[in-house]
Amino acid sequence: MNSSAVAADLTSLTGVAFSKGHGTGNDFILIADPEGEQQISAAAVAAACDRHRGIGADGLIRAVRSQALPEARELLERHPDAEWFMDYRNADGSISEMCGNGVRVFVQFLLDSGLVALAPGDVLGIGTRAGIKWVSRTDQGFAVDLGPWSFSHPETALERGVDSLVTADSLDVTRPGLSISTGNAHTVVALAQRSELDELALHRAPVVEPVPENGSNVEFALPHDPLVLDGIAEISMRVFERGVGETLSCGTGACAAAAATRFWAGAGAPDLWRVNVPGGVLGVRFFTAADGEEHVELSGPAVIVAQGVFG
Ligand SMILES: N[C@@H](CCC[C@H](N)C(=O)O)C(=O)O
Repeated sequence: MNSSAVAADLTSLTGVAFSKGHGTGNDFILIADPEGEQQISAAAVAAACDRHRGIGADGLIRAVRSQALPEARELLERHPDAEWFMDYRNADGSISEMCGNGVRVFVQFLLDSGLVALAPGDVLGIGTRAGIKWVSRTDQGFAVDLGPWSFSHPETALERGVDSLVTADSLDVTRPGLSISTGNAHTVVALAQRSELDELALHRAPVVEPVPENGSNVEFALPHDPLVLDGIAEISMRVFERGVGETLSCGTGACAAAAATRFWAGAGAPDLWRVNVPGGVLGVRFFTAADGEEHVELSGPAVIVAQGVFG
């Protein structure tokens, strides 16, 4: 995008108040729009997220009351508790269903703005395009029940353990990948050595074949050796996010990487996982929820660093 186009698209946000926050280095611009009055174009999102000519961020999140958003009506009928909806956009302006780091930062933003209250031990339901997400406080920040995770191609995954091929610039051979949904699309590749993770070149999107219909976030996961220590399994991960590029962290991606590695590890792999990302550490927990399904929970910090007004 050239600088005059960025300036023009930013003008559409003039006077709009924002906060800037991050979760393990995955950073977001947050805007409160309770009555759903803001029309924020994809170009305006991209201009705001531009790291040289805008505020700079991996994504933009608009906080809208679910009842003010036609696309949230069905969710609100099923979950009248979901007062607030997280309208998430990637840095290129594209829409995503979910953002695991984003939902924690979103809740911190709602709390700081006095729009919600969340006492220790309570849960807050947040509407997203991937359904309601239940958020609670932890010592380190927040835990989010992302709901059930699933294989994108269950038959192939169960039969072959993988379902796709992934090529990144720095990998000398194409590697098998496993496609997993944690509300949004992920393809996880297992690496064998620390040097492969460190030397990954993620300046360009890895190629996934067959090409996922709506694109995919791609996670490269290195299981630690030993994988399990004191009942907690540990992996390190880097990610190329759909609609963004390489980011310092991806919450839904951390859950997908843990789910894939746990599946590959076989019976007896633990439910508790520690996922190291370039921007910090995330916790992942698998548990059987009241609906009888296996859910995945993401935990980690959420920090608001600045407030301002687009000028
Ligand atoms: N960083 C997020 C995921 C954001 C959306 C993703 N790029 C997509 O297009 O699905 C996370 O923390 O989960």
